[in-house]
Amino acid sequence: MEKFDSIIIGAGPGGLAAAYKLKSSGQKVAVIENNLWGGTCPNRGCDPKKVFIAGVEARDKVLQLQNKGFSDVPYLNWKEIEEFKETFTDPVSRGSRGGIVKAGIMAIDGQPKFVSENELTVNGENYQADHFIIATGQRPSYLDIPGKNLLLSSTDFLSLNKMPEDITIIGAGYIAFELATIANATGAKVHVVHHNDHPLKGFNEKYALELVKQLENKGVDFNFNIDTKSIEAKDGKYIIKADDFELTTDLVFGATGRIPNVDALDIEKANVKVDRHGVIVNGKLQSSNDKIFAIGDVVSTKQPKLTPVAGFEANYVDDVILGKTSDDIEFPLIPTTVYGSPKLAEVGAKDGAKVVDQDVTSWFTYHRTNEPKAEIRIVLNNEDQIIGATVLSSEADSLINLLTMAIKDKMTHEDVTKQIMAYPTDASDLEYLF
Ligand SMILES: Cc1cc2nc3c(=O)[nH]c(=O)nc-3n(C[C@H](O)[C@H](O)[C@H](O)COP(=O)(O)OP(=O)(O)OC[C@H]3O[C@@H](n4cnc5c(N)ncnc54)[C@H](O)[C@@H]3O)c2cc1C
Ligand SMILES: NC(=O)c1ccc[n+]([C@@H]2O[C@H](COP(=O)([O-])OP(=O)(O)OC[C@H]3O[C@@H](n4cnc5c(N)ncnc54)[C@H](O)[C@@H]3O)[C@@H](O)[C@H]2O)c1
Repeated sequence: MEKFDSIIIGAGPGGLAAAYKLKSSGQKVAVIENNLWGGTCPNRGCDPKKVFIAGVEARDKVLQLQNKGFSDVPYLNWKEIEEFKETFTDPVSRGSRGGIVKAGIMAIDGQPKFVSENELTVNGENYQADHFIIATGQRPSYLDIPGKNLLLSSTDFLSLNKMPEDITIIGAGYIAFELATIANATGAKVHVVHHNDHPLKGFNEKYALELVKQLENKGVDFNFNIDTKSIEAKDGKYIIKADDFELTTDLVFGATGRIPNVDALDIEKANVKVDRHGVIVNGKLQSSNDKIFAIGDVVSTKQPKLTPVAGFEANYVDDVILGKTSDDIEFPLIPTTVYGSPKLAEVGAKDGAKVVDQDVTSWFTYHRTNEPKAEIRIVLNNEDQIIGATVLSSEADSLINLLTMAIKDKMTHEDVTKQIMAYPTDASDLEYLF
């Protein structure tokens, strides 16, 4: 039986970051992966999604400048961009595994199962470690309805050979909006079916509804307060049924949330407690077995399940294992972005002593590209410092990072006016936003 200082289960952004740092600090480390090395983000999440979004952005710019320099507005060619996407995703697993091996970390392919509090078995071999880090992420959850086997996932979407003429997405969270935005740019008819009338729950409601309106203007069909009861296959099509609702479509995607990958690990044999959101942890990301930590999407905490959060937690847990900290984890501000058309981004406090909410569509930055809608909401505290922001625009993903830094630096209007930003950019508008 081989013994390690640390064994990491799951080779996604969280697990890999944890492994490299422990190894470079002199530990004997192993990583176990049961699928694609690199995990969700580069194989079937953020990165392939954002390659498609590059196509959406290009089309949007041309669409906005129709009769202002462009006459034709092409649709996104699915086959070509999907093949371009594969140039990013195809090398990921081999490259990620290769990097681990090169760093002197043991790479194990297989399905680990705990046999005790400090030992697991993979492919018939047993391994012990002083510490384990569970970083197994999440997988799509499917509605438990008749016909659920007909539902496809975001992973299926990102690898479709052909985009059909008509698709339906059930759910109205991050994934639903992003897939709807991409499919819409290919010319497909897109329906979104959602069980209540709160899309993108957690985001400022007015801004979320404005994004719905913008996508509706592009032809996306939103159906709110529809609780899908069943899906049937008929004559090569799919029929979605709910009370007083029926929709026939070419493919149905479920985007109703994700569930933690904890069930295959025989985790109870290691005395690790879980709930339906994942591994239950304390402020040090330790599970009920204090030698076993959990990071990233698989953790049952309120933090948004995002790649940079997984990396941050990996770095922190390594410091705990290496004895560099005994403080509880403290998260910095976490900006979140929906890569829609336009993009919707938010950070920090949702309300404060003062809120400046401006429609900036006519400002030069957005008028230049003839954006249909740009709106920015800045939240301030009693000392006039920025404490929160919501941005809806094609530039929202970069502007939100700038605003995150401004919040971190507790910037006031006066502080902003003392900066010189490249002009004309969304950053040079900053002093006029509040
Ligand atoms: C469609 C989509 C788009 C996204 N877009 C963004 C975005 O734009 N920005 C952003 O920040 N985040 C985005 N995310 C979220 C992001 O992908 C995750 O937050 C991130 O990948 C979490 O990293 P992780 O290491 O915790 O888990 P994962 O990346 O899921 O990695 C977990 C790894 O563990 C492996 N594993 C699972 N079970 C076992 C087991 N039993 N034994 C061994 N190995 C196992 C998995 O195969 C996987 O490789 C997106 C997610 C999806 C699905
Ligand atoms: N841009 C990004 O950062 C990004 C992009 C994609 C995914 N992600 C991550 O992946 C996670 C999962 O994304 P997601 O969109 O699957 O989850 P989500 O939690 O964002 O959205 C799930 C949606 O499904 C809805 N839903 C639940 N039950 C339903 C039902 N019976 N019928 C219809 N709708 C129902 C919920 O109300 C919610 O709107 C996100 O929370 C996020 O952490 C991030």
